[in-house]
Amino acid sequence: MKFLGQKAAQAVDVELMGKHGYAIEQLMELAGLSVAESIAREYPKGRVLLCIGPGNNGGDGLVAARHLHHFGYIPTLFYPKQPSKDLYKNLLHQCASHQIPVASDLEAEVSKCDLIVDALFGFSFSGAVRPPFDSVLRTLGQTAKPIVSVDIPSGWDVEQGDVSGSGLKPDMLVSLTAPKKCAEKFGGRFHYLGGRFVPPKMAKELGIPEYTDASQCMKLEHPPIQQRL
Ligand SMILES: NC(=O)C1=CN([C@@H]2O[C@H](COP(=O)(O)OP(=O)(O)OC[C@H]3O[C@@H](n4cnc5c(N)ncnc54)[C@H](O)[C@@H]3O)[C@@H](O)[C@H]2O)[C@H](O)CC1
Ligand SMILES: [K+]
Repeated sequence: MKFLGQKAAQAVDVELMGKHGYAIEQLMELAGLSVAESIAREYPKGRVLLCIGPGNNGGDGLVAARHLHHFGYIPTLFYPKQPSKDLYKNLLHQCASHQIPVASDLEAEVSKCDLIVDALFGFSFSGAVRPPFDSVLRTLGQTAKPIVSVDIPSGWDVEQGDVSGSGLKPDMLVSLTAPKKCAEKFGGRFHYLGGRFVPPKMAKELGIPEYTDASQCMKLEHPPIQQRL
């Protein structure tokens, strides 16, 4: 399987929505569903705090929150910068319809939850983390609660990993479509692949393994990092 660089990951997205005719809402729905399903495979039902960022990675998190609710978890959102685009407003509205609350005190929520979902930044992240997300990442970097990162551990360089020393050490990574290069540095317990929407020719080119069941996600072979370096 290829581990994608930042440009390659963005090109895959463009190809799915151009040549292959997908709408972003479809991709996001399947991406978020695969995140929720990956979580349901590994963690018992409980309180899940979803930290939502300003782009499509955040959109995946909003979708995952709704599916987690349907799977019997108790989701809460932390969403410090809410964009005005209809795509995100609609997803947030759907969460509200499912009585999923939006919290304002991050530290209080971190102490109450059983699991944290990091849906802050994905493959378009670059540069130093800007406020208010710098303090959000500091809090997430210090907690002992397990963290599930959506596509990229937030604050990590998409290709190099945690070069800025964000300190985020996710317990689970759900790579969407295909892992990005930073996933080589992932040292947590569970690595899943989600986003089951890639047409066969493209899947073959990307070296994506075949799904063997009707699930939206697959667990990837993940030897401990000491054995890989
Ligand atoms: N094909 C797929 O696999 C799909 C993946 N999806 C998800 O989409 C993200 C990528 O989404 P995108 O909107 O391009 O960007 P991000 O969410 O990564 O972030 C953009 C957002 O973040 C801000 N930002 C960037 N750098 C910084 C910084 N240093 N400090 C603060 N803020 C920053 C930027 O301004 C934007 O607002 C991918 O990873 C998947 O999770 C799709 O959902 C479906 C298809
Ligand atoms: K993320």
